[in-house]
Amino acid sequence: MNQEELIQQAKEIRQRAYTPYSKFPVGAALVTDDGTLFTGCNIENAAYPVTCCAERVAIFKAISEGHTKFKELAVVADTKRPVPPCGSCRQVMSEFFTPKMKIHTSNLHGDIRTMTMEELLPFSFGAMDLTHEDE
Ligand SMILES: O=c1ccn([C@H]2C[C@H](O)[C@@H](CO)O2)c(=O)[nH]1
Ligand SMILES: [Zn+2]
Repeated sequence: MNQEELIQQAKEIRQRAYTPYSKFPVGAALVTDDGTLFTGCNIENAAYPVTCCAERVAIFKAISEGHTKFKELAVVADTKRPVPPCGSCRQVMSEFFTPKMKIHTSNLHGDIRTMTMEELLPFSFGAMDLTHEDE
């Protein structure tokens, strides 16, 4: 699946977003190392912080189905510049994505900005940091 197809998948799942509060639908499409596709949309809640972003829905769907290695992620929203994933999603991405993994951010005007995981979240906190130096 190429970048355009992945973005198209993200656009399509975006239509399923549940966004009565923000009215800001987002779609995400994630490909695993074996080529399996997982999509996600944002799902909001009357208790606003309970909301889950499109990116995390796609990642959690994949993880819960036993996939742990990923190739590419695309995110689409109706924004002026390609939509920048929020900090919480960046942290979740960094748990599962390699530093060189490609993330395509885009909008409905066809603007695309592709970056790597390490560009999107440099100096990230991870599992290694939970270990003390003398252990
Ligand atoms: O990259 C992003 C940015 C925001 N949102 C959602 C969260 C909330 O439902 C709405 C407004 O922030 O958009 C995402 O799903 N992904
Ligand atoms: Zn997010």
